[in-house]
Amino acid sequence: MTGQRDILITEVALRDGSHAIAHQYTVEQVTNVARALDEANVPYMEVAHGDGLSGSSLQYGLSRTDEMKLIEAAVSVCKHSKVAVLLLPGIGTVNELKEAHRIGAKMARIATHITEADISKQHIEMAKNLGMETVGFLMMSHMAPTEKLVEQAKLMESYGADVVYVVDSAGALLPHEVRERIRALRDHLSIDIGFHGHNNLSLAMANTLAAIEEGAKRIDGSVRCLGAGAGNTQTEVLVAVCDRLGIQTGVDIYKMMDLAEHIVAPILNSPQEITKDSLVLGYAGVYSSFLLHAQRAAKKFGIDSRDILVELGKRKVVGGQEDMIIDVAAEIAGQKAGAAV
Ligand SMILES: CC[C@H](O)CC(=O)C(=O)O
Ligand SMILES: [Mn+2]
Repeated sequence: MTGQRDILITEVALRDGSHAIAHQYTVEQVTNVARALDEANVPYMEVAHGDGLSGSSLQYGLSRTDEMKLIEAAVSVCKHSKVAVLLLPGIGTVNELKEAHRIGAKMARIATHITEADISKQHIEMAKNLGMETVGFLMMSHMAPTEKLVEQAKLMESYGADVVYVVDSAGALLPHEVRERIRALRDHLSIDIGFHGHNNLSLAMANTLAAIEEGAKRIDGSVRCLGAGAGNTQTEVLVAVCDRLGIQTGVDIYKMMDLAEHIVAPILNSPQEITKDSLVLGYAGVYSSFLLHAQRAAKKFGIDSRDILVELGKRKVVGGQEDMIIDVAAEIAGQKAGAAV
């Protein structure tokens, strides 16, 4: 299947989905998913540790398999699709970017907190020098007003990014907020705009459609919702909905459905759904990738994971501050013990 595409989908299950399975991807799983995505004619797929290149650590979670081996595996079976990598400056460095490029990654997505685009300069410039398609990825976009988003996106554009994404990391944005943000970026930038949603408030599809209506051309999805928290906009559903709306994705719907059903569903420990904890992520505006960390801390300290997440939301904790999850859990447990005396 070829031809015109109105939007370009990036499938993120092999990176964002890594959070949901505690970074336990095997080469065999990645090979099977990547091959099926390629056969379904998905233009881009992202492969890396959930926290991006070099994310494997005690702080973020150790990978079962070296991510470079996973990237190589995906590249080896892609005839048409391009493999993308995510890099958070400070977690990954230009060295990992160069290595990912050397083994065949074609797109670099450089991710920063919504107010910290300035730390992406070196990495965006390096990716462009390597000849990679380059995306600026502004995470936790709900935490800043639209004017700030525009300012930060313009910085990424000035560094050479080909695309800038509004990233709803917490799944906290409402459709009118997505609409306002995408429209402002369209009005102020000359490059393509993208949207990456999470389904914690069951709004990923509505938000994605709002983004597309406002002119976003790059859209992320995760097959079977295999992403952090309640997952992302479900790719196979997005393909079907776009088809009904007359929006060309170029992706084969049946092949995506078969991939979801027969290859991705068996990878999941339990089906991706909106649980009380993932709902609180969206409600309190907390990083979707904090879900499993907060659940583990709740178990360790014998407290309700929702209390941890709500407190993290109040403190406006951001990606990279995973150690705060333990601090907050210990504090809550201490307060409870004190109150019980
Ligand atoms: C920690 C990186 C994060 O998972 C990137 C992303 O997908 C998001 O912010 O939603
Ligand atoms: Mn995400």
